[in-house]
Amino acid sequence: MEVEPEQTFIMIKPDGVQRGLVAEIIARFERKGFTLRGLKLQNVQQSFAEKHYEDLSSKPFFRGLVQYIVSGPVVAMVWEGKGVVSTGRTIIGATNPAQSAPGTIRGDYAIDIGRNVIHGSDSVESAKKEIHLWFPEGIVQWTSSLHSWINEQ
Ligand SMILES: Nc1ncnc2c1ncn2[C@@H]1O[C@H](COP(=O)(O)OP(=O)(O)OP(=O)(O)O)[C@@H](O)[C@H]1O
Repeated sequence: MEVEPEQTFIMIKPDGVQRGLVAEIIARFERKGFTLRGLKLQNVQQSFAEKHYEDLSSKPFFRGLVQYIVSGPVVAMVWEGKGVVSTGRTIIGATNPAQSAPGTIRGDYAIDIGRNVIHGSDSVESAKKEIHLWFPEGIVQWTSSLHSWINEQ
């Protein structure tokens, strides 16, 4: 039986877009060898931001987080590849940029937890939920011709 390829939902938050980090962030995922399956720039409605972050609704920073996410356009993406959820989180770095290692996106480009540039799904299950929420129209079906140069099988 063929195993479904793993996918993750990555969002460049409004500060990442405003600061011109879109190309840099995409490049890091591309060069690692992951495959881009969905990409769009969009403004987010308050109710949609609340839905995306519903698990955090009881947190004291929830209001501020929602305001931050609706404050400008975000880039929503789906990336695919072996272990992409966990490796994606490693590429992104720890939630608080003060603790993110240099070489990670947050370690290199952020200082404040409330302006940490990027979101990545924290499990395969939440990735499925987030991809369904952000890409109800579906994602792009294609196979990269580099696949066998990056993956042993
Ligand atoms: N103490 C805090 N103060 C302000 N904002 C916070 C705080 N903790 C978390 N956040 C914001 O909420 C987001 C979601 O928090 P969560 O704990 O799910 O971290 P995460 O999974 O690393 O982040 P993300 O879901 O954005 O990838 C964080 O990325 C950050 O933008």
